[in-house]
This record gives sequence, C-alpha cells and structure tokens, in this order.
Amino acid sequence: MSQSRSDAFAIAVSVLVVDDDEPHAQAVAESLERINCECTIANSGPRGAELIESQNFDVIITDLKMDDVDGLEILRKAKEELPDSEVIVLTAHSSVPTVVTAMQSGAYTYLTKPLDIQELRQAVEKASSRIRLLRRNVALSRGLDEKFGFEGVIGNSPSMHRVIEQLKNLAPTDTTVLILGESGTGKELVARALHQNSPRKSKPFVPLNISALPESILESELFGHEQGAFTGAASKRIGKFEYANGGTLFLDEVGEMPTDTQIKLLRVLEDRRITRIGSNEEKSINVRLVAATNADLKQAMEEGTFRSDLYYRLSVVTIYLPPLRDRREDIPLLIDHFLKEFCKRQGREVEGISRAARQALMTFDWPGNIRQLRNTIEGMLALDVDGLLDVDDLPSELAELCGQSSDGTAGGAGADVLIGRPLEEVERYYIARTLELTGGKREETASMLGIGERTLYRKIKEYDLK
Ligand SMILES: Nc1ncnc2c1ncn2[C@@H]1O[C@H](COP(=O)(O)OP(=O)(O)OP(=O)(O)O)[C@@H](O)[C@H]1O
Repeated sequence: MSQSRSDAFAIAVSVLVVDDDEPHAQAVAESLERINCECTIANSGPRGAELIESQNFDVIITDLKMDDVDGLEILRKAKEELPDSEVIVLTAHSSVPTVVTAMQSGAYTYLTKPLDIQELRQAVEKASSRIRLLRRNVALSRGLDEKFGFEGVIGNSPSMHRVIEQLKNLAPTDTTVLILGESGTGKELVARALHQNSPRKSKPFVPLNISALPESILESELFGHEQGAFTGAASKRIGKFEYANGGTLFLDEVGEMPTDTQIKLLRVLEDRRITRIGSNEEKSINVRLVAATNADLKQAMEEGTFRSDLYYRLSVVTIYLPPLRDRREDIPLLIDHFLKEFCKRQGREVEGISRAARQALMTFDWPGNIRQLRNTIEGMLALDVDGLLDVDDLPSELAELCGQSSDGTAGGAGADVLIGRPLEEVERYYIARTLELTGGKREETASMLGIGERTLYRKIKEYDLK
C-alpha cells in the first residue's frame, strides 16, 4: 500500500491488518497510514498467518471473528513467530468470552467495533512505543554484556569503538548498510551481528557471495526461476530474496556484480518486488539488505563498472572495517578470544602465549587480517605440545620476525643478532621497534617499555629516532 507520512512516527511502524471485511480493513489501514504506519492488509485468516510466517510486523491488528481462521489463531501464530510484536484484537462486543481468552493469551489490548479512529491510533502508538523501548533495551544490554565487543565483534581500538557504536544504532533499524574492508576484516561477522540484534532475528540471514557465482547463475540465485525458464531449469526454485523474506540478505563482494544484474537489483530495491525468471507474477518482498565489498566502488563508478544509482541505494550508511595492521591494539584481545574459542572446541588447556610469540603476533602485518590471525592461533594450538604457545609453534613467516626459523633454531634477523652488541644499540633498536608497533604513539610506547614519557622523549632525541 502507498504510505503517507506525518510527524506521528519518525520511523514507520509496520502494521498487519487481518480482517475478512475488506472495506473495514482498508479504512483501518488508511487511518493508520496518516500517522506514518506502513500497512499490509490480509483479507483472510490464512493469508494473515502466511504473512506472519514470512514478514516482520511491529503491530498486528486482527478481527476476532473471521470465517476461516479466527483471531485467536492469528494471535497464537504472532506470539510464536513474532514474539516482539504486539497484537490488537477487534471485536463486536467486549463481553464475548473470546476477548478474555485473547487478553489472557497475550493480546496487547482490544478495541470494539465500530472503531473510534483516535482510539485506534492511540493504541497503535502505545503498542509500538513499547516495542521500540523493548528493542532498544535488548540492544543496549546485549552490547553492554560484552566489555570489548558486540555480538562476537571484538575490538577495543578507537576505530572499532566507532564501528561497534554504529552497529548498536543501526541494528534495530531497517537501514541498508554497505560494509567496506579488506578480505578477512570481519564484514560477514558484522552483517550477522546487525541481523542478530534486529527485530528480524527470528527470520533467515541469507549470505550470497556474488564473486563465487558464474554470471548465468547469479540472477536465478537472487530472484529464483520457474520450471523451464531456461535450459537446465528442471524445476522451479525460489531465489535468495524470497528465501530471506522477513530477514536479512547479505550480498558479499557486491562490486563483482555484472552491470545487467545491477540494474535488476536496483529495481528490486526501489519497488520492493521481485519477479522469478520465466514468470510474469511479481511478489512483494520485505528484506533488509546488507552489502559488502573489498573493492573500491568509487573507482569502479568512475570506470563505469558499477552504477552510481545502485551505489547510493546501497550506501545509505557505510561501515568501514580497517585492516588489522592499522588497529594493532585489538590483537591481544583477539588472540585471547580465539585461544579461548579453540581450547574449548578442542578440549585443550594451555598456559598461554610466550612474550616472544605474542610480540611476533603484534608485529606481523596480517595481509589476511583477522581471518589469518584466527587461523594462525588455531594452527599454533594444533602444533603445541608443552602447553605454552611459543615461537616454535609459529608459522615460518612469523617465526622469522623473532629471528627463529620455524624449526626453532636461531635465524639471522631479529633479537638474537643483538646478543653481544652494546647496550645502547640494543636500547635504540627496541625503542625504534616499539614506536613502529604503536604507530608512533609515545604514551603507549612508554607504557609498553615500562619507562616514563619524558624518559622516552629524551631517548628519542638522544638516538635521533623519528
Ligand atoms: N572483530 C572481530 N572479532 C572477532 N572475530 C572476528 C572479527 N572480525 C573478523 N573475525 C573473524 O575472522 C574471520 C573472517 O571474518 P569474515 O568472514 O567476517 O571476514 P570478511 O571481511 O567477510 O572476509 P571476506 O571479504 O574474505 O569474505 C571469521 O572467522 C570472523 O569470525
């Protein structure tokens, strides 16, 4: 239905009206659309039940007495499928026993027919403000439960604090989000966190990696196809958009999408309708879209390989995940997080990680970002035999940073070459490396080296360090 806006709700409230009296349902929907409700009408009980199964609603208004499925059945279905929503029942007489049953079964309130429009709007306003408050509290308490993260997204660096703040604000909304970041920086994890903390969480989260699909299959994957739509389409198949109905569709590597498909995707995002390949029938869909890419979409737009209208549709809000080498403060937290995870999974106990190994993990550049760090910790745990993850458990490219070859013998570079050298040279080397590690942050460097900031400043001058 079309949606008219007023100031009543800053963000539209989604309402399902279930009533087999068509003109009455229409009148209810129209009066609510004036206060910025987004209304969907079901003119039968079964249709109402079907919509509750596939979509999300904040408020469900149902007539108690219908010919097929009655309002109590709709109420039961809503409590089961959409536990966060509120149900308002409509009745001809408040004295009928079903009203009592409805209230006992969790209806928010009941209204008697003929409806008083003002009363109806007030009931919807009150019901939806309760839902919003509930959602906000859940989101906040989830976020606060974890000291350094949000729903498995760990980080304590200023940049990750910003990301986590964005996630907390965006999760309860339907806003389309574009996540940018190198491979392995946590784009899919962030998309899942958005879904898990949204009112859509009881509906599917559907990831689709665009780059993994040949062009010919992509559109059928997205929109589905009818039987015989093309050679090889032996049976009909629903696409990811339909599959994700009511939930979240995560399009990974969206920068790889062929331009023809980009046009079709744009149309779907504008109309909120899809057409299966080989079909004439349009289906309305209610999907939150989260897209991600490690490509430079601005450059792709300049080169004409990515449509700017689609870019602006996708990037209503952009979340940027910096590479791990630019947020090394997060490494210790992540090491401990993954160590705990793998110890639990493998039923192991370890004392911890040696200083030298930890130092190497802090210094490495991590081209594969957090995924590579995670795999490294898993591998180290698998190699370890003495309960202390040490340099001998490191993969070769990291062991080299400690002056060790992966078989544990001393190599040419790193700490050991300083043995027997003047203490001043050793000091200069360590201050320079620690400054490198902290990105030149003096306070952090001084604290890591266990000296005062003034002492550090003096030594930087003394050794002519940049
Ligand atoms: N901030 C984080 N806290 C905890 N684990 C993380 C974090 N970021 C990423 N991970 C973990 O790192 C791995 C890679 O993350 P993910 O698959 O989300 O990255 P990606 O950016 O989507 O990668 P790609 O672009 O290659 O698809 C996953 O196991 C994920 O759980």
